[in-house]
Amino acid sequence: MSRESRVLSIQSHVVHGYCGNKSAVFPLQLLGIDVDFINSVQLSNHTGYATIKGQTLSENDLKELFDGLTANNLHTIYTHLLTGYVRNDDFLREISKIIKALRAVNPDMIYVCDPVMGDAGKMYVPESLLPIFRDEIVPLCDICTPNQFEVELLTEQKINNEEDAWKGMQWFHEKGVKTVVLSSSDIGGPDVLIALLSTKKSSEQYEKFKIVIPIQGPIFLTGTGDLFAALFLAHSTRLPNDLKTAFEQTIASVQSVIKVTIDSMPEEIRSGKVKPNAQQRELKIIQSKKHIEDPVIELHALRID
Ligand SMILES: Nc1ncnc2c1ncn2[C@@H]1O[C@H](COP(=O)(O)OP(=O)(O)O)[C@@H](O)[C@H]1O
Ligand SMILES: Cc1ncc(COP(=O)(O)O)c(C=O)c1O
Repeated sequence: MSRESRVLSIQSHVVHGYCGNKSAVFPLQLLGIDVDFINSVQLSNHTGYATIKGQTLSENDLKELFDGLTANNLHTIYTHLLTGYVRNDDFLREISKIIKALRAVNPDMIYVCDPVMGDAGKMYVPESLLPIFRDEIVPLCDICTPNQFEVELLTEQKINNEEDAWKGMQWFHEKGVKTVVLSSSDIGGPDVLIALLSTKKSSEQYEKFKIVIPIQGPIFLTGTGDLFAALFLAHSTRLPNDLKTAFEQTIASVQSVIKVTIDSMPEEIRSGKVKPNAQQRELKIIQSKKHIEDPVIELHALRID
């Protein structure tokens, strides 16, 4: 890493709870990476709660903020752009203008995109975002960290097995994405999640890795994907030529945060007797501070030839 990393993160903000910038900024800072962040929305809480109140930043608001940065020549300081949850079409199109403006002053700027659109078969952003991600955003990514559902949405292909998953990831490479990380998939059976990484080394050469992740608790958590994307940005920046280790460290930290979160829940939830409410499912990011730096869980990546 030649120059000091500094990330511009454009994601959601929630007053209560952890997802979007609340899941990303503190972990990046903990790992020594400075983050300037823009909140695409400011919501009371994430969309898994019964009630959500708050505001959505318009594309004009986003442009005004970025114009402020450029007026002070601050747009030249960013080594990375990280984007996540957005809620409107023109805001997403404004992000593509920002990517180009950042690259105009720093051609080596790395764009990490978590194409946040939904999970478990359900979209939680407007469907109109999908073609913009597919045609205008993904082709600009250096690193993309979709979950299984987001790969299926973008490629319009279901993933039923590992072969389908690698095929879906190849779609990203054909769009020009160097590194794709499938943060999780259900292709390994009921007790595990499978995470896959594919990175293009040259026109014909790829490196592919797979991590089998035991599912922790009978619990669906929110904010894990944003945490995953931020941690992968940090570890892949520190280890640009060893993405196997960066992948392992990312998963280990996420799993450690999940372990701390589940361990903090009452026994009746941990045992599956009682379903946790949205607040009980919030990630314990602050309480996991030391495990983000020094994970308690270790999982090894298998190289796939
Ligand atoms: N219950 C769980 N047990 C183990 N790992 C989990 C669990 N929930 C999420 N994760 C991990 O969190 C990471 C991100 O989750 P994922 O669902 O893929 O992202 P998103 O939140 O974007 O849908 C994945 O690597 C996945 O392994
Ligand atoms: C406001 C907000 N931001 C971000 C996310 C993405 O969360 P995850 O990291 O689980 O994909 C969600 C998901 O519900 C959300 O409601």
